[in-house]
Amino acid sequence: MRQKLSDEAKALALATLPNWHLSAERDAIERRLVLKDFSQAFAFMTRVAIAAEQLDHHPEWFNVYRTVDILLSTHDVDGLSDLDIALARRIDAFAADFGL
Ligand SMILES: C[C@H](O)[C@H](O)[C@H]1CNC2=NC(N)=NC(=O)C2=N1
Repeated sequence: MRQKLSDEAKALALATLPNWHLSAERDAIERRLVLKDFSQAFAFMTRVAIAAEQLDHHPEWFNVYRTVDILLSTHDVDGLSDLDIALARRIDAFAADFGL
């Protein structure tokens, strides 16, 4: 069972994830990515999906054309855990590969 991040751990992690912000509604972090077109957006999502399977940790996301909105939270603890931070870092690395 994962542990919820403390407020201090959350602040420290977020300081190193400038593209992510806390959700206004939930104990979760969010990032919006705008890719070049739908094909790039779907290719990006495929890479995230493979990483999510490897981590056994999955995003909540919404895609319209070339925009991908991602929300990360750990359902098992109803809040943020280190797995969300790990997945956010993987997502940022993929985003960099796509020029974001
Ligand atoms: C059994 C399996 O490990 C769990 O259901 C995993 C799958 N992916 C998950 N993803 C997310 N975001 N939160 C979880 O608590 C979670 N739990």
